[in-house]
Amino acid sequence: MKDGGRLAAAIEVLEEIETRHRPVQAALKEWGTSHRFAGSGDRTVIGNLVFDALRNKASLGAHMEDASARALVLATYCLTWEKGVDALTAVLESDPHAPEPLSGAEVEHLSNNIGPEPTASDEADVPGWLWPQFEAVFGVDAVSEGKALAARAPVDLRVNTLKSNRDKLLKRLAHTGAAVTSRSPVALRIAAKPGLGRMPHVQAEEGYQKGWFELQDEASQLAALLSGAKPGEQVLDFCAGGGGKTLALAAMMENKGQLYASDADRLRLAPIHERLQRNGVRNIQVRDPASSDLIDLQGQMDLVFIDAPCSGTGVWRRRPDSKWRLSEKALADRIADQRRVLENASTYVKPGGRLLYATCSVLPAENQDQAEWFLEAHPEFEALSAKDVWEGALPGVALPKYVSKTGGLLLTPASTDTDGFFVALFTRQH
Ligand SMILES: C[S@@+](CC[C@H](N)C(=O)[O-])C[C@H]1O[C@@H](n2cnc3c(N)ncnc32)[C@H](O)[C@@H]1O
Repeated sequence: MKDGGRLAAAIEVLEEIETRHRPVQAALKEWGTSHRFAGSGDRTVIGNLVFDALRNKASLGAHMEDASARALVLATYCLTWEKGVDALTAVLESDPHAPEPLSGAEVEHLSNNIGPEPTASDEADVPGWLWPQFEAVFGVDAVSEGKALAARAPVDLRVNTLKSNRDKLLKRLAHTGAAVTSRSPVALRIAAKPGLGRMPHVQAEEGYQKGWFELQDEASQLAALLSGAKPGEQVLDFCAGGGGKTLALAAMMENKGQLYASDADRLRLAPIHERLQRNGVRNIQVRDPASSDLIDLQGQMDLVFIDAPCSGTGVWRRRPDSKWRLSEKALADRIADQRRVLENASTYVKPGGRLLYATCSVLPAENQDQAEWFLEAHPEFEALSAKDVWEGALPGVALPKYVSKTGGLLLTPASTDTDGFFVALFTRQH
């Protein structure tokens, strides 16, 4: 396929996503299945166009004064990918499979800034109804934080120290361009590629199959490291899901002590078994909610880790469609879930033990507001100093910029070059 056909395909897929509310990956896969002539290079470019158009939907829509799939895809190619109007015109006019040539108005909009001044939320590519929360948490940096959440994300790997080490993996993955990062001592990063660039398929690597590394954003790795999980401890991963944090906690515990993984949703928990095996984790009990409970663990845990259900605003780089789908009702539901989880999970912490609350959100309503609510409702818990926790877990690494009153830490793409992630730690007094 030439770029003209790829642009037409991206417009078709984006229309499908917008009008039929299809998840991006499903819509792309479906298009690939029904267009078998398209090669993997074509599918990569079409996927990149669709994802970038969604990431920058508000700013491109405002620039074009048109938020149609066609306007967004053409603006992505011409402006975000910096191909320019002449190249786009040539592509549209030379390929019979390309979309219609540019109209005069489109040429005008793509060549100049002729629309009205965009609102700050449009410029930042943040839904307008969430803008007050962005301003509350980021202040004058709200636009740059929003823009960073609209950029492409790197692929981060966590070295599984139960089976390998960073130096060894760095050599084995040299052909992927993987490099060390500045915060997590067990992270490797493959930088995001611009425009048509294609990321390596690291799950096809021998090292992945052998459990030497996992895919995990650096922020998520840091959340596990900040928990201070140690060999010999009793640790409960209360919202274990597919086990991303569980595996990181297990590596920190060096297979010593006891790790329990549970989740309210047994289907989400199901993939954990294969991952635990591949990673060589032996000190684990997976508690399937259908066949067991956690009663015997009440008041017994040195550490309870809550990777709470949340809006996912911190991972918009990876799931840009979720940015525009999030509703006020869904956010309110997640906030209620988080309180239920905090109430329940905290009962398993022993006196002197730790409770870690984390979300992949940047919204204060899900982060510091929840930490404050919890502390108010549970005077038996007290917040640990974020500075002390950070310096204890990551000596010599600069303290992040956003540290809340209640000891919470917020990581963001603009400030720490990671996904957005919030972590707060509490300790039980009695
Ligand atoms: C952010 S995801 C967890 C991701 C996982 N820890 C990982 O690293 O791969 C949040 C999880 O919380 C679970 N959850 C939601 N409500 C819950 C509840 N009331 N009790 C326990 N788990 C719950 C969801 O099923 C979901 O798997």
